[in-house]
Amino acid sequence: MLTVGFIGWRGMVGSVLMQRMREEQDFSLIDPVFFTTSQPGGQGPSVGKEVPPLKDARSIAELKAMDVIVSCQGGDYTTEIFPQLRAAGWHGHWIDAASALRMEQDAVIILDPVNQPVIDAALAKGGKNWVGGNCTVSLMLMALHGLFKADLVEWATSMTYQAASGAGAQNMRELLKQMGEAHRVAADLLAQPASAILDIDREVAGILRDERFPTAHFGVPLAGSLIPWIDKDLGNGQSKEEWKGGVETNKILGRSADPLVIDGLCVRIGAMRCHSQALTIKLRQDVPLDDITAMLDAANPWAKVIPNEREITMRELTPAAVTGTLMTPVGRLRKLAMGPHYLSAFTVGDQLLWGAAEPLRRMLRILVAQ
Ligand SMILES: NC(=O)C1=CN([C@@H]2O[C@H](COP(=O)(O)OP(=O)(O)OC[C@H]3O[C@@H](n4cnc5c(N)ncnc54)[C@H](OP(=O)(O)O)[C@@H]3O)[C@@H](O)[C@H]2O)C=CC1
Ligand SMILES: N[C@@H](CC(=O)OP(=O)(O)O)C(=O)O
Repeated sequence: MLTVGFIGWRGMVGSVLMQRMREEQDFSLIDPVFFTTSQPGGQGPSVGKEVPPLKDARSIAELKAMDVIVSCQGGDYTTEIFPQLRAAGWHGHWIDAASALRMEQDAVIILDPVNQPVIDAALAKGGKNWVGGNCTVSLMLMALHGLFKADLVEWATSMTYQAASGAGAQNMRELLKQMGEAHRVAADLLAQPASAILDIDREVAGILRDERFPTAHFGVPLAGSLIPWIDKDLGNGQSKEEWKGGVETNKILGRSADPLVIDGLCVRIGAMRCHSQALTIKLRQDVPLDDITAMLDAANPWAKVIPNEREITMRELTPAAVTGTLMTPVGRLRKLAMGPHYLSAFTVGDQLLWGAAEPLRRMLRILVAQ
């Protein structure tokens, strides 16, 4: 059995990973060892078998004893520890949720339903570094897999509606606090059916702009508003999140030498943990909509086409419907007025599942099966 070390297992992504591994009984296939940066000697999570006390996540000697390390601890940890571990002669598999190593030449971005051949080729060459993709990119590829598989995408723009969870657990809490504040200032007026809506609106706008509004984590209001910038400013008008859309998609698909143009705008909205994206896709050929639907539906078990009709779209193609599930539905499919090569699509996916934890869990399974 492989000895597998877990770092970051009690964080947000790590907790979802633990939950999925328990659901799929993955712990019965490995010898798990849990690490911590803060509580060595403490108790690990409940995984259905005895586990040793928590080990120090900065002990290179302890980490070196692992066949596989799965880190959900974050980029700073990876940047500090990974090079030391390799320099100390560790040859195990490193599976990581953080972006730090993603674009390194010897790292594969893992999304096996989409890029199993890329993973297999790297394994055959002795690859050891496996990194989960950016959540927005992984969710887009899961939903539109059928079009990429058929090499029908000439270019695509993705306009995103990204959830608070992508910014971290504290940001999810802050979104709820902001919602609470917005409600609090309007509560008395709301309770009176005869109150004027513009009075309610004035109260809400006032608190959104008030310096006491809780914005320590987002910096600005998200509830009752949105934030049209995610991650760093690259200085060329593009955000780092937008840059990832192009480079990571091509790396995942194994076509960095012949890249597709994927670009767009990334926007944070007040959803909890589902990212949504509206896409405009330029097709290489005028393919009938029925054929496109069939391709998307058949590409993988999680991509499901929602008919482009009002009722079902409102019911099933939303963060509220998808949250906590592994489904990556895609809908709003239609040929745009620009011509028969131009397709619209809208997708929704849970950014903590296929967007973060699930590709890591499945990579571990791939290694177990070797
Ligand atoms: N958030 C997201 O949507 C995504 C995140 N990622 C990447 O995953 C990595 C981890 O992100 P995320 O899970 O959000 O990080 P968290 O901040 O939730 O957790 C990171 C670590 O913080 C420590 N910690 C301190 N206090 C607490 C507490 N009260 N509860 C839980 N943990 C605590 C834990 O380490 P310890 O036990 O050692 O003290 C934990 O492992 C990042 O690199 C991120 O880029 C990737 C994809 C999506
Ligand atoms: N940046 C993403 C979340 C994330 O963690 O992305 P990455 O794994 O590429 O750093 C978001 O804010 O929604």
